Amino acid sequence: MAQYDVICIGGGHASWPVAATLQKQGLQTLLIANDRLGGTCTSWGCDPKILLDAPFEIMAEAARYRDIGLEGNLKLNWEALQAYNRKVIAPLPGMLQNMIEQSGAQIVFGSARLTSPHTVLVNGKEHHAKKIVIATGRRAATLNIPGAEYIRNSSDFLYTEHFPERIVFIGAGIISLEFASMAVRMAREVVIITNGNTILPQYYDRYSRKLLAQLEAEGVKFHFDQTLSSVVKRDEEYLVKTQSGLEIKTDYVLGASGRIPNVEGLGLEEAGVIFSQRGIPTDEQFRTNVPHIYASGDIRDTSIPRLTPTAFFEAGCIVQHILGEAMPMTYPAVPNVVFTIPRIAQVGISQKEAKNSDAYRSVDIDYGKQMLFQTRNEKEAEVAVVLNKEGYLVGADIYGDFSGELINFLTLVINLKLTARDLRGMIFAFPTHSFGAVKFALENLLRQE
Ligand SMILES: Cc1cc2nc3c(=O)[nH]c(=O)nc-3n(C[C@H](O)[C@H](O)[C@H](O)COP(=O)(O)OP(=O)(O)OC[C@H]3O[C@@H](n4cnc5c(N)ncnc54)[C@H](O)[C@@H]3O)c2cc1C
Ligand SMILES: NC(=O)c1ccc[n+]([C@@H]2O[C@H](COP(=O)([O-])OP(=O)(O)OC[C@H]3O[C@@H](n4cnc5c(N)ncnc54)[C@H](O)[C@@H]3O)[C@@H](O)[C@H]2O)c1
Repeated sequence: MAQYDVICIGGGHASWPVAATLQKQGLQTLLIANDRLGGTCTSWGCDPKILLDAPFEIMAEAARYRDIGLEGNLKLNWEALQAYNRKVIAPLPGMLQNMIEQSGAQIVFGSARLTSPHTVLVNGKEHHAKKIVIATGRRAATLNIPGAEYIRNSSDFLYTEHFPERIVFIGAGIISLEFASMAVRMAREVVIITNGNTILPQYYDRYSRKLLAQLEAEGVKFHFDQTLSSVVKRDEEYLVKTQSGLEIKTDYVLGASGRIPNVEGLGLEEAGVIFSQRGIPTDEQFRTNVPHIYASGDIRDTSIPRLTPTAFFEAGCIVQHILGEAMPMTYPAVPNVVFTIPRIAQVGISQKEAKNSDAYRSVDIDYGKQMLFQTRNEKEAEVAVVLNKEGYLVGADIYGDFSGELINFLTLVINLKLTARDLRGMIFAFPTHSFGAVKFALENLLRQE
């Protein structure tokens, strides 16, 4: 039986950095992946999503200059965009494979199963390891209703050859809303059906409401508090039915009703690893209840956002722990962005928490209207900041196109505990969002000395 110091199960960003880094440090590592290297992010998530989103964002931006300089309408050729998507994304797993192999780590493609606390079976061969990292990620939840086989998931959508004329999204969460922001600029009819009574409840309610109003104004139809009962195929179209009697004809049904952990068939019972349908719980060192078995990334049962940067962070912590180095006991502030058009971003203490506690002060900064020349005419752009009693920034929310970049800057201000004096001592490029929207305002709000 082959012997390893560490076996990492899963080819995503919560896993491969552990195998590659530890191998470079002189340990013998094996990476087992049953799909493309880079996992969900590289082939089925962030990367193709943001590639496809870019021209839609440009279209939305261009529309803001209609009647004030720009003439004519931009038209998107989805087939050409898809060809570009495949061309750019397809080589990425191979590039990653070369990089991992250069570290000296072994890679085996196949589905891994633990047969004991120290052994992993793949392709009929057993391998022994002193330590094991489980990073098998999540997959789209499926609905148990008649016609569920007609419901496509996010991976299908990201590579769909021809954009449907009519599309129904099941769920009003991050995935549905990001894709609906594209769909409303392509399809004739975009409908969102959800069992909830709102969109994005985990974000600042003011911004969720603004986004809802924006999408409705663009033509997206929302149906709240609906329980799906069936999807029926009739010739070339589908009939989506709910328990309350709603019936919608469509060309494409996309299910995005949450993501569930890949815990089945992994042999967790044989290895004695505790898990549930929420995932695998760990301690602060990312160890499961079996101390030499770690869990990393989306597979974890945690309240920390399940994102690519948190997957990388956790992989880095596991490396440090295995090498016996000091590792952070807590997460830094975790920024996250919903890539709708416009974006919504959040980091640190939420507005809900801030508004319900005397420990915080929150301030809305309506910078879009004041800085039209800097925000490319985006009147709706806003920032809301949360300050603690000492005057340090501890949270922020952003609504607007540039949220992704601005939230990173605000995360830096939070993590480094910057004061007004720190910001005044720095020169920022101008005219920019970070200067006009944030530096300027924060200099008056942050702790002064
Ligand atoms: C549509 C979409 C868009 C997203 N957009 C963003 C975004 O903009 N920003 C962001 O930060 N995050 C985004 N995410 C989330 C991000 O992709 C995940 O948080 C990240 O990929 C988690 O990494 P991971 O390694 O834990 O899991 P994964 O990337 O899912 O990797 C796990 C891998 O393990 C494999 N596996 C499962 N079981 C086994 C087994 N038994 N043996 C071997 N291999 C196995 C799986 O096939 C998979 O390849 C998005 C996700 C989706 C679905
Ligand atoms: N920008 C990003 O960072 C990003 C982007 C996409 C995906 N992701 C990852 O994917 C996850 C989001 O996935 P998601 O959008 O599928 O889940 P979600 O939890 O964000 O939303 C699920 C939605 O489906 C609804 N729903 C649940 N069951 C339903 C049912 N039976 N019928 C109708 N509606 C139902 C919920 O009310 C909710 O509106 C994130 O947590 C993250 O891990 C991140």
